Amino acid sequence: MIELDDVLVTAWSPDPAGGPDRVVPLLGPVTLRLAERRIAVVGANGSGKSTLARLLNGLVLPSAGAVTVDGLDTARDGAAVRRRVGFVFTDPDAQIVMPTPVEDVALSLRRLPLTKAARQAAAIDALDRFGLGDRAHVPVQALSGGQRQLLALASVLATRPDVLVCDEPTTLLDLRWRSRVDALLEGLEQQVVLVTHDLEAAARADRVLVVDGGRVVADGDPASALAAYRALMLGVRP
Ligand SMILES: Nc1ncnc2c1ncn2[C@@H]1O[C@H](COP(=O)(O)OP(=O)(O)OP(=O)(O)O)[C@@H](O)[C@H]1O
Repeated sequence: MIELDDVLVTAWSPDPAGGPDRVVPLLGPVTLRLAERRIAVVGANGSGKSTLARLLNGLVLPSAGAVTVDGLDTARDGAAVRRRVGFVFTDPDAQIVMPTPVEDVALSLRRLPLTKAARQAAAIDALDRFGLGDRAHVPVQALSGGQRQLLALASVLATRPDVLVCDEPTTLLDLRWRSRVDALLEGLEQQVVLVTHDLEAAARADRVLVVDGGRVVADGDPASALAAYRALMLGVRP
């Protein structure tokens, strides 16, 4: 289970008045136990959703407090945490590093004790599962945006993480690909933490966190949390 205990995140920021850099708060204090299988995180632009998501696998470290995954501290045991918690970015190009899909997935599998041939076969299997089997050897640039997002997911899931954190994974996709990626995420066995502006997707979660001004301001079942979010954004009474 992922736990956040009294977490604060701060950053250094230039002083617009030209003075020395200042410490600015980005998030917190936040205390959470994330046990549900499907958790959605919603909030305004710049509210702190990505900062919260990145805390979960140690991409961002707490300035105070602690984040643990099954008891492993993200600050002390970062590599072990990242083996348990996979992260999918909005822009798949931020995480695809190899020239072809099969090489990209095979790279993710490099830590598994497999021969080169077995790794290649496992990579092809992973691509097949995501409907990309026939694209395995084409240049990554020749894939559509939706196919690249599926490749990014395939590469992360090939490492068999226990938890998948996705930061707006469908924002760049058209309706067809968005539905496809949504369906795929919904069908996963893993726990999924989904940062999204898609309130229909959030409504299908078991639990919704609403982030505003660096705080979790609502947290509960989708109906009540999304009503609170709409009230916050649109001034509509929940
Ligand atoms: N390293 C940093 N240094 C300074 N400010 C930062 C840093 N990282 C994030 N911020 C600021 O913290 C705030 C929260 O950023 P974050 O990316 O978490 O928001 P978000 O809710 O994910 O936004 P969006 O929906 O637009 O992606 C923003 O104002 C952002 O500019």
